[in-house]
Amino acid sequence: MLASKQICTIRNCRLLAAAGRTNFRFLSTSDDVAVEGEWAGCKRSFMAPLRVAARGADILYNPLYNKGTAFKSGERDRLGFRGLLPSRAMNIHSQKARFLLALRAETSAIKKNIMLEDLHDRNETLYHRVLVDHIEEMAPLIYTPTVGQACLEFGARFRRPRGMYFSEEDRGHMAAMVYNWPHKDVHVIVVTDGSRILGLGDLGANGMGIPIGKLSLYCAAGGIAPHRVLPVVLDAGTDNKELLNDEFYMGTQQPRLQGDRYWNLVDEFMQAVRFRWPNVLVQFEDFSSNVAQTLLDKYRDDHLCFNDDIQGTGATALAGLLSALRARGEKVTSLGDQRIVIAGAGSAGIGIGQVLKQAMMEQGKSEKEATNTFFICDHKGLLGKERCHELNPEQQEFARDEDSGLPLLDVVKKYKPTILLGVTAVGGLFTRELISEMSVNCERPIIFPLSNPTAKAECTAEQAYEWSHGRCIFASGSPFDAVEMDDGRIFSPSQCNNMYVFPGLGLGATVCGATRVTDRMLFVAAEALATFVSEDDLKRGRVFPPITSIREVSHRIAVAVVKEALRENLATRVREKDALDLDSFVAQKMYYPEYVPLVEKTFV
Ligand SMILES: NC(=O)C1=CN([C@@H]2O[C@H](COP(=O)(O)OP(=O)(O)OC[C@H]3O[C@@H](n4cnc5c(N)ncnc54)[C@H](O)[C@@H]3O)[C@@H](O)[C@H]2O)C=CC1
Ligand SMILES: CC(=O)C(=O)O
Ligand SMILES: [Mg+2]
Repeated sequence: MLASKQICTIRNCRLLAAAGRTNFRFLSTSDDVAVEGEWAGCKRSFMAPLRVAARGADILYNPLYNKGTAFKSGERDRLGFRGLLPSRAMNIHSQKARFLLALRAETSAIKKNIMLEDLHDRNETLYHRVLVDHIEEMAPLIYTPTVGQACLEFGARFRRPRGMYFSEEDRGHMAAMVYNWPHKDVHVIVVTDGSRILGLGDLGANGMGIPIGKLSLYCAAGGIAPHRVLPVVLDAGTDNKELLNDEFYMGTQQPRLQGDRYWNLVDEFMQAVRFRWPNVLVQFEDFSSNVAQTLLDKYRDDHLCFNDDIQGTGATALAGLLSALRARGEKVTSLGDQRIVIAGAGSAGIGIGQVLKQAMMEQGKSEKEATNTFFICDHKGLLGKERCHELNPEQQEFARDEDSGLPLLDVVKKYKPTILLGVTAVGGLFTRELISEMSVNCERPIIFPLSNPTAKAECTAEQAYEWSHGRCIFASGSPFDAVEMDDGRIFSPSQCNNMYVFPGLGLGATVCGATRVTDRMLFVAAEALATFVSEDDLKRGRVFPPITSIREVSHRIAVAVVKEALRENLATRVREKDALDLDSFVAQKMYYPEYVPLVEKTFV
């Protein structure tokens, strides 16, 4: 680790900046202002240009190339748009300051989201720079909770298209359609069918906001370059009556496809993207639980893909629980000795159960012992053997011998859990009585209401701390502000959201050319995330690292994933010399939003 504000070389700066570190200064400063502790403010003597197949005004209207007022004089001449911009050239710092001033003057979160999306559409470099430098402030605006509202209003405020839509009308054309996407080297696709957007239900094609938000985090938090990501909606119709009757709804206005018609749509899409981009990582997102597991099982063995709600959420919850055990002064290997109640038996609840169970078995528990730790409830109460006829195979694995259908509160009273997780999308489900009961039975109950967006959280941070008399260890799916107790104690709640895992997982899997995403990759990702939590974080009641360190977290997760891919012989793009220093290998591949000189392609 470098000492504070150490002066270092271009190479080291690039590595450190890519990993999100800021405690260094660039070696040479020339004519630009060198901002201490900040790489991108430093002008380098050499900067590789970007060759662009565009010229003149076309560059200004291409958000990947556009630098707005930051184009320098020579570049304006070289690329043929002198006179199309005001005279004075600014730099990315002044542009960012101007944008932040306007953004912070706005009070409505959804309007801020619109301002950010407008910037995204105009100038991707500046947009991602704003996210990287101010991730704590921006994540809630481009991701949960505001992205929920953005999806609800997606149709009403549609301005410019972003991403691709595939519907039944496109059957037979998809392999050709993918060539309409203007970027040839796509590394990550986030795809949804809009059937379960956060805890908001079926939003059909309006769910596009989710892949867009997730992919913004891939770029800003995971260091994937913006031209390498593709948001997708599989428009299979919608069963949302309001949308079916909404004259302005832009998706296919028919009930959701079922059976073969649905699976044929999915299959043609998967074949099409694999045809053009054989190595692309496909992240399945917000598919309703009746299809999510089948979808994953269908493709996971022969394509690089994962389901974020099942696997990403499971790994994130595992990391949070390992840290929570540390906060309690218990060994992380005591996971299998806990009694865990999961409220919600959909893809998130069962996904968490599966990942935790695997972790317990890694720690030495038998499958039976690990399974016995869980009490999973759905809206009809405890999953039990008597209900097996109505449970899917993954839920059946967690069905208990007794007390089938026992209500959640009675489960807590009877089995005295030490951990309570909420993934029901039922806001307020964790009542005062439930949380008090948790606190009677356990000195430091772990309470994670994970449903999104904020209104769907099973309880608020304030409620959890108040009702447990400040004894609970808390983390939530959407962010909550710090809570000050009557006795003056201040708790800063953590966010337990799969955003801590998917950017690093995707980065690791794509840079090493992994052929599959395995369960062990998820496990090592969770371990890497958990080890990032410092003693200081734990003292403040935090079980996840601060969101400001997300790039470093992603870097560390990616390194762990690459190591695991190598161990499992699944990495196809790591040379022997790269394997000697995986930290640098990954860091060098991480995109960092800064302006680079543009050169017209035909001249090179
Ligand atoms: N924090 C995070 O990173 C993540 C959070 N989530 C959130 O988890 C929630 C659930 O997602 P899915 O599992 O896909 O949804 P889902 O709709 O498939 O599952 C919801 C489950 O909750 C159960 N449920 C409903 N009412 C209940 C009640 N009163 N008591 C007990 N159980 C009840 C349902 O029976 C069902 O099993 C969503 O709000 C989503 O935003 C999902 C993925 C990641
Ligand atoms: C965070 C997330 O993936 C969800 O709420 O669905
Ligand atoms: Mg999701």
